[in-house]
Formats: sequence, structure tokens, C-alpha cells
Amino acid sequence: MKIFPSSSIKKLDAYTIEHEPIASIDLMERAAKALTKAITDRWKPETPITVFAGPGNNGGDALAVARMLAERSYKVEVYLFNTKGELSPDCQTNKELVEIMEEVTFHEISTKFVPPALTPQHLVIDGLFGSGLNKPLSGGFAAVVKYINSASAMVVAIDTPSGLMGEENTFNIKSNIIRADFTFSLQLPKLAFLFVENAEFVGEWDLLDIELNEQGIEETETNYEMLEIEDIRELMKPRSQFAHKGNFGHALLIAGSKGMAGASILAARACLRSGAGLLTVHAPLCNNDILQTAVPEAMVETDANEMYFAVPTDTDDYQAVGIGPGLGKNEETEAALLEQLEHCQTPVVLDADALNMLANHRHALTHLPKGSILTPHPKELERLTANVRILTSD
Ligand SMILES: NC(=O)C1=CN([C@@H]2O[C@H](COP(=O)(O)OP(=O)(O)OC[C@H]3O[C@@H](n4cnc5c(N)ncnc54)[C@H](O)[C@@H]3O)[C@@H](O)[C@H]2O)[C@H](O)CC1
Ligand SMILES: [K+]
Repeated sequence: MKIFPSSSIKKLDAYTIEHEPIASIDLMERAAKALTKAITDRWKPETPITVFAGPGNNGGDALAVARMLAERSYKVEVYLFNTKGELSPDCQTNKELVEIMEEVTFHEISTKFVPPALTPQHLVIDGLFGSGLNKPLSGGFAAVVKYINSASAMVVAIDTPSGLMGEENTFNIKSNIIRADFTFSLQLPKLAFLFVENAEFVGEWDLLDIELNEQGIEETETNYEMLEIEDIRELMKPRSQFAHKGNFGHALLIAGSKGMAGASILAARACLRSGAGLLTVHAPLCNNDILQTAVPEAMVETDANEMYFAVPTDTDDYQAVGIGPGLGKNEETEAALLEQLEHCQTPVVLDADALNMLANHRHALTHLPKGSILTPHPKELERLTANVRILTSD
């Protein structure tokens, strides 16, 4: 699935409005229907609901949701923040529809805001800001966010938690971002949802289909894509009725050391699971029995060293080589790894300790065989890139 920056999402809205065609207010109505369904599927009509709406289309969505929930007998209170005396046209239309509803308690805030009581039973709907946010929240809006965050009510964010930028949040002010329990995003996820440091704001997230124009999505380029199970499925090659292990390549896995046989076992199982026809694990003698017992489908070639990888092996007969899990960082292993990579013509997958050791020998990365893959976790990437700090949860 493609992930677009906020600027492209705005263009996709416009593309849908022009090409479907659909009036912008009707697209908002469609979004509000999907949001209302997501809410009514999870919360009963007895749930008291407090809606916080901003001046843009995110606020417009929230006001339309307030109307639809009231029509379904929910008790709804609305706070619309119109501090500049200017609402987006669709927000204005939805304000006019909701403010006349007897079932809704409606407040339009221009200056003074008296915060409502929010109990643990309340559901807050955050429609202050969505993809139109252009800087971190401050002033009165930051105060509203802080108030919502300090309450013990459940919070549902419309499209994105207010205050969270769609992409870059390194310099954002964390206390001024809504901490949602659920985020219902309109059709497309925001890049920010996929970073561990934003999980506390986004909560559980789901995508609601609002039928944005498929062709527009296809034609719009982006640098980011989210890998999903269907994408992986497409990579699996169909197998003929008469196919056998000889048809699906022979992989070599150089992994494990004394005390870390587990890493080689997990990697061997994963390799076989991914579809390799044959697998040979190159391992120190001490791990032979456990490997042969835990993964009898794999063959084992033992290293001359009993405890760790110390002697490079011939890779000519293999179509892919994996190196790294549980190797340890012994000096002899490091030398063997460098020599192994120097002579290897077969594409390699480098993982775990192989990456940690290569952090000290980055020149070796410049002549890896074509098609090689590096699989660092954030700390390993930090070691490899040395001077680039990667944000990690710890
Ligand atoms: N994705 C879709 O297809 C649809 C999205 N919808 C909803 O529309 C919003 C985006 O609406 P937009 O009007 O562009 O932006 P916002 O409502 O987020 O806010 C714009 C408003 O806020 C001002 N502003 C921006 N940053 C700040 C700030 N830091 N402090 C104060 N004010 C700020 C800005 O100047 C504007 O006035 C999207 O998220 C969806 O919820 C459609 O309804 C349906 C289709
Ligand atoms: K929001």
C-alpha cells in the first residue's frame, strides 16, 4: 500500500472530487459515514460523546460525525473552535447543520473556553486538526490538547491525532499532541503512524475506505510503501505438480556459535519456510546435534572450529547465502566474515552480528555481491551508519 505525504493526500482529495466526480461536501459526508460506523460498531448509544472540532475540514468531519451520532440517539456535546472567525466552507456547512439540532449541545468557541467534565465513561472525538496541520500546536489549541490528554476519557482521533505531523515529528512538542486510543484514518495511513515513537499518540489505528479515486492513487508517485501480506504473497512463485526440492534453489546459512544455536535454528526454519528447496547450515561442531534435531530438514556443514565460525566456506554451489544470526563477535569470526565476503559471488543476506562486525569494516560493504540485502534493526543501523542517530524507543 502506498503511503503519501500530507500534501499529496490533499491532491488526491481534489483528484477524486474532480474525476469521480463528487462534491467536496459529499466526500466529507462519505468520510463521516465511515467514521460514524467505526464508532457505533464499538461504542453503545449510552456512551456520552464530546466532540472537539477545529476550523478546517477535519473539524468538518467531526461536526458531520456529531450530527450522525445524534441521529442515532447518542448524547452529543460539540465544541467548535472558531478562533479566527473563519471556517473552511465544508466545516461551515456542517456547523449550520449540527447547531440547529435539538439533540446536540453545541458550543462555538471564539475566545473563552470552559472545559467540559470528561469522565472515564466519555468518548472524546478529536477533530481539531488533520492533514492540514502545518506547524506544532501552541497557545490555546495546545491547552485544549493538554486538557483532553489529562482526562481519563477514551479518545478517538479523526484521520490523525491532532498535533501530530504527517511525516516529521522530531522537533514537535510531544505534550501538545493528542494521545488517542484509536485513530480512524481516512483511506490512507500517514507515514508518522509507522514510527514507534508515535505509537503513544496514534494508539490502535484503522483505515476507513472513503473510495478515493484509484487511478489518482496509482498515478501519484511516492517514496514510501507499506509491505502487506498480499505483496508478500505475490512474490511466492507458483509450484507445479511435479516440482521438487531441486527446483527451488540451495541456500547456505552461516550462523550460530556456542550458546547461540537458537539464532541459527530460527534462521534455518525461516529460510525453509520462505521456500528454499535445500538448506545447508554452516555451524560450529558444538551446535551440530541441536541443529540436526531441531531442524532435521536442513543439512549441516561443520566449521573446523568447535565453538564459532572461523573458516570461510565455498559458496559456489549456492544461490543465496545468509550470514549473521548468533555468530558472536570473536576476532577469528570477524576475520572469517571479511574473507568470506571478499570471495563470495553469491547474493548475501547480512543480519545481526555480521552487521555489528561490519560496522568496524564498512569498506567491506562497498563490494558486496549484486542483489545483497542488509536487515539491520534500528540499533544495528545506528552502528553501521555510525554518525547518524536513529530514533529508537529506548
Ligand atoms: N483524506 C481525505 O480524502 C479527506 C479528508 N478530509 C478531512 O480533511 C482534513 C484536512 O482538512 P484541511 O482543511 O486541509 O486541514 P485541517 O482541518 O487539518 O486544518 C486546517 C486549518 O488549520 C489551520 N492550522 C494548521 N496548522 C495549525 C496550527 N499549528 N495551529 C493553528 N491552526 C493551524 C490551517 O490554517 C487551516 O485553517 C483531513 O485530515 C480529513 O479529516 C475530508 O473531510 C474528506 C476527504
Ligand atoms: K484529528
